[in-house]
Amino acid sequence: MATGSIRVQTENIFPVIKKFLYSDHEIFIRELVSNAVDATKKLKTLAGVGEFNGPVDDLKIEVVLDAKKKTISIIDQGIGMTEEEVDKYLNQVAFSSAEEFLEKYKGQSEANVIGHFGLGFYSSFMVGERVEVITKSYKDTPAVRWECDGSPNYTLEETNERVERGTEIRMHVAPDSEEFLDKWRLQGILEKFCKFLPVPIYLVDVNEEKEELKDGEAPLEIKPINNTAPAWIKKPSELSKEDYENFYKELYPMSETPLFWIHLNVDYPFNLTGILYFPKIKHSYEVQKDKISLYSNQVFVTDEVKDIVPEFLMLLHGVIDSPDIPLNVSRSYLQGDPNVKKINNHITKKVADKLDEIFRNDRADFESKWESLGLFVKYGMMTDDKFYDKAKSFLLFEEAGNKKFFTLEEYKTSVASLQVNKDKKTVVLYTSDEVQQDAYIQAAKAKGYLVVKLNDLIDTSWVGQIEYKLDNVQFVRVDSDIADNLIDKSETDNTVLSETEKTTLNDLFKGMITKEGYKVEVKGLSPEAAPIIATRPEWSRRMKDMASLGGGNPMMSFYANMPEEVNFTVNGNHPIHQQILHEGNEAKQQNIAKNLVDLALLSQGLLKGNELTEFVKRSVEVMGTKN
Ligand SMILES: Nc1ncnc2c1ncn2[C@@H]1O[C@H](COP(=O)(O)OP(=O)(O)OP(=O)(O)O)[C@@H](O)[C@H]1O
Repeated sequence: MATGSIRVQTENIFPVIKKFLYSDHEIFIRELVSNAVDATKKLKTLAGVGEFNGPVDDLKIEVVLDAKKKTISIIDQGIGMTEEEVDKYLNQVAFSSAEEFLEKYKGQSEANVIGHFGLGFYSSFMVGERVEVITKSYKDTPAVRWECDGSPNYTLEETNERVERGTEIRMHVAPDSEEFLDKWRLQGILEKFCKFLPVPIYLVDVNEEKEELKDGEAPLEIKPINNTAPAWIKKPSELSKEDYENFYKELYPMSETPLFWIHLNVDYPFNLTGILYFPKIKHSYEVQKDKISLYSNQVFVTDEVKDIVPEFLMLLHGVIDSPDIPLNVSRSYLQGDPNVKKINNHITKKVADKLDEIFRNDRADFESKWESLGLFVKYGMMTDDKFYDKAKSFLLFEEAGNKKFFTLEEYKTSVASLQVNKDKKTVVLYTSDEVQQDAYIQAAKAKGYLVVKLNDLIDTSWVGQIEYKLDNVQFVRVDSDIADNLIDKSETDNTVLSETEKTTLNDLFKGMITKEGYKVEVKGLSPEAAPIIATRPEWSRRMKDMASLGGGNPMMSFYANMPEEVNFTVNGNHPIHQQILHEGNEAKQQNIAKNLVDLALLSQGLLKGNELTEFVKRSVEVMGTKN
């Protein structure tokens, strides 16, 4: 038997490993099972080139739990190691890389490191107070047993404990790691990290009681915990629509069928595969981020893909697999990594191209998905200039009250004669709430205007940003002014009222519209238009909307505290004003006028509480008063 001492330069490595990675001990499974997979793959490669002649088709990995003996073993049927190899790889190579790793991260905060590295074989000491390696090489040499109890001393000897080729890593679990002796906990970790590894992995609980089989009953088939051939590693041509949808279900069992997907497959200048799914979303507040998982050669690495995937695509779901993303480095390094930047750009381009392709090849399908897609597209346009450039051509506007869609160019063409203002800008009229703003939509439609829906939470900020980026387009909400003024402030005022009548009406309404921010103006509109129209000027309303989205910006809280601005346009041409002017009963005159003001507020959704109660009471009175 050989005994020896692992070369220790600075300090005893094992307590450091334990302490350093305190919160993330579970990754020992990832490290050890990955090693077992590598050893299995190596054997297959050797078989491929004729250096190994045995069968390699049914190789498996077992994770064996013995809670009574307090051991967890990872057993593979891979290439195994000879005595010299154990000495070389475990005593020297593995140790020095673990040591190098610790040197590198000494003094850094744990958060920077955890989950982004590979500590390799020595991560077994995160849970094991004693670790045994029993291994037999494919080279037909005797099996050997290496053992180390966490001190720098180890033993290495021949053994007859193993007759078959392969390696067992047996951890004698330390008292503070006994949580891993729980079968469900262990299964959970295996499913998290190893769910898509390419070699079948079985979890075996040696203490589990076998159910007695009744006569003729077949034993339950034991299934591996992993899917060895996940969809993303296959060629798109081999996969059907069902295959993609089933894989999505495998990833997110509770989710609805996705809208569509993008299969990524890049081998130059970096390696990247994956499938990104567009989920069905109705409202932006339903969106869940952090649904993309990052893998490296089918090993799960993290759900935090913030630096790898562009911000707006964090709304997508799916899997990205790249051995080229440096996993062994800290977060801040990742942000500056040129490969990461390239991957980020590539994903953006792929997504934009795919959207463009569906838009061009199947516009009806694209339109039917716009409700969910619109959110990605708009978010992308706001946050990513490259995406913005491409998205301009497939951005859609849906007409209010009509399932008809327009691209920006199409909108411009169809409103060319009517909705261009004096600065030659196309005025995009929009509604944020079709029901609430119905009267205004109807008024705009009556003038031949095309009103589109911009009713998502994101639209409030999107409108402002896009208007700034796009030349020659101005967005105006349909209730921001009377229909006559929506496109241009035309100052024509053909009212049937005499100057005195105008002044009388003006004074009457000013007397009752006294709130700060409220303004009154008597004008001549069409006799069919409402007697008084309340509008909320675009700019101040937008500021208030933005402020209500929060953000803590002092300028925004300034706007939030500003009084609500409402303009009341009294339509001098409406016949009811003649009735008001000639009403001899002053109380009745006041009541009718007040009701008209309240009706205007009501159509803006601004009549609430006590004022609304008063309005209802007064209306009954007005109706009941005998002439
Ligand atoms: N199950 C195994 N079967 C055969 N050889 C193994 C096994 N586990 C580890 N080894 C050998 O020990 C070496 C060191 O392992 P270790 O996990 O520390 O590093 P690595 O796998 O090379 O790199 P990393 O884990 O950081 O990706 C491996 O390169 C391999 O040669």
